[in-house]
Amino acid sequence: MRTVRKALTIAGSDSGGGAGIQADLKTFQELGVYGTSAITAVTAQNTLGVQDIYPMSPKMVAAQIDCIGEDIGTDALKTGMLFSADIIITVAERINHYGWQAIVDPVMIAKGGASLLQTEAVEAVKKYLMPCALVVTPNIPEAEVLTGVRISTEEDKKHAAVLLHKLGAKHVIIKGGHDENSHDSASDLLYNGQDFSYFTSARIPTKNTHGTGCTFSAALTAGIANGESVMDSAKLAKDFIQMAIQDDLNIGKGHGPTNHFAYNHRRVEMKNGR
Ligand SMILES: Nc1ncnc2c1ncn2[C@@H]1O[C@H](COP(=O)(O)OP(=O)(O)OP(=O)(O)O)[C@@H](O)[C@H]1O
Ligand SMILES: Cc1ncc(CO)c(N)n1
Repeated sequence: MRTVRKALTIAGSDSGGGAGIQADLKTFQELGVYGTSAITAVTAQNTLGVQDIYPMSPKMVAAQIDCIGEDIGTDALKTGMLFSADIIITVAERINHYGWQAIVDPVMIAKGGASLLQTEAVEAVKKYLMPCALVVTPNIPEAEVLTGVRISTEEDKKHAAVLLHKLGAKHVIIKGGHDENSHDSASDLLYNGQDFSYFTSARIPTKNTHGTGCTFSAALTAGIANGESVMDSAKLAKDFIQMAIQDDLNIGKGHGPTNHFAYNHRRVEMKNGR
């Protein structure tokens, strides 16, 4: 009999399969982790954008989480699209009940501009969710909303990371996909409450970046589930997303998804000396 590490995603469903629950479960699978899920909202979505959103009741979200907590258990968990303050409060309460720590991806706006978090729910993210975070992984606009800091320099980014740490997150990763100053590289900043580290890669010119943030935080969660440190998991996540963006798929007419197979395909190729 085999034992396997487990990871739970508490997030929205993306019918197009590139972001949300679908991206998370694909990433967990590729990294050898057994994936479970609690769906917070169903989105009718494709590469052209979010067409409609149907949120679950907080009771239904709690029931799904309890199904995992009371039976299967989990070695790590991530949160993605949570949509409303009521859902956030419920999720934080269940996470605390089970004594878990979360990878919090504070999803706010989809690539096409649709809001995946109600404006009045931002305060709930800060108050209830940040203290549950082993790692919080905002992109630059999300870090700005959560801290009130306008990020245009590296110093601003570091200042925002310190403020996010003060809100209760043990580690902060500010992702650099939206960095307007950086044309050649994509650089993510990690702050652990003491030191800053950077994870940097070449910036890939492509429109197919739908779900990069979800995929990154899911790979990070898989690393943590496998018992790796936050530092090693961040490195894994950066490698995973780099390969997934680089080896892109030709899916849909708009912002296509990343390639969740790419990391393992590359590993097989390297093993075969190619
Ligand atoms: N064009 C790119 N080339 C290389 N890496 C990229 C590129 N765009 C984003 N990344 C990397 O992808 C990861 C996710 O970053 P990003 O800032 O895009 O997240 P996000 O905005 O939350 O994504 P989402 O579109 O899912 O909301 C980070 O590791 C970032 O460095
Ligand atoms: C369901 C869902 N979660 C997150 C994102 C952000 O990429 C998205 N577009 N859709």
